[in-house]
Amino acid sequence: MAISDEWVHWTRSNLKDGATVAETRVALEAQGFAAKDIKYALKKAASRKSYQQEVSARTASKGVKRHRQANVDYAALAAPKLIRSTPNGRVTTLCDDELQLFAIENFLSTQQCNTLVEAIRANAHPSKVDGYEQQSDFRSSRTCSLRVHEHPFVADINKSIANTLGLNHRWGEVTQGQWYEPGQQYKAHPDYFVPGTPEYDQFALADGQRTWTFMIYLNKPEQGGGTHFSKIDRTVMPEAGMAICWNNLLPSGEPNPSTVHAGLPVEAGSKFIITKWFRDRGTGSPFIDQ
Ligand SMILES: O=C(O)CCC(=O)C(=O)O
Ligand SMILES: [Fe+2]
Repeated sequence: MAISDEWVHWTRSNLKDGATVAETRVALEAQGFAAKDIKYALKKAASRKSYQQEVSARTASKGVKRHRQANVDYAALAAPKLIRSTPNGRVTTLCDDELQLFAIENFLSTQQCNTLVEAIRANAHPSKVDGYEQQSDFRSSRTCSLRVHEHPFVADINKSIANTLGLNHRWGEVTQGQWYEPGQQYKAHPDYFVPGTPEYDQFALADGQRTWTFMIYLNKPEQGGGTHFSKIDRTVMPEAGMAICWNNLLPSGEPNPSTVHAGLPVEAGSKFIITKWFRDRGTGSPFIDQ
């Protein structure tokens, strides 16, 4: 069975806490579960008999292992591998005071970029923003999840991302693809979940706060489409294959408001990106040593 009892339990708690089936499905999708496993978890979570079975199993086995982990070492998270040991010249520091923001040119090859663009073209649907039910002009791009079992070539890319940051890929969300056409944008927002909001309760409390964002531009739009960090008034212009990454948290583990950013409107041509977000909870160690 590809979805554990822990996750069925999580699904039930989430529904009990007031999340809708659709929201719960999105959260499970973000964990990389296949549609059939999500359907199974939702069905099992709604069944009274399975609930009673689960309660007695839990009472019988003390100290059931939870999928949640204690907090990570946020200071270590603020010193990722790319600062410590990525070959000189590859990484450009765009900012290291108000926020930690880096760029890496030619992170992906032209061929990798083209393959990803094709996958996004074939799979993308209108974006949803956490907490916004309706499609709005706040985030008007199209998105898709690039799951490894559907797109095996993404495994190598995920590995390069995780190795560059020195983070365990299991602590990362499923890689997302985004496609903007002229006029489309993603208005100013933080990537972290804002404490006190329903999204924080739904996503961060269940599966952890977002830590690092790793975003890769797959092409260069003819005009517009930069990523604007308003608090430091810096706009990064897309270059095919270039990655940018930033730490959404401070070394204390608190969200860093200086990370607020926007995907500026594309003025001509298309813009394609992929993004991977890491969390502060996961299985195994958050860090990899290599
Ligand atoms: O499109 C961009 O440049 C930014 C995208 C973004 O901020 C996001 O997906 O969270
Ligand atoms: Fe963002």
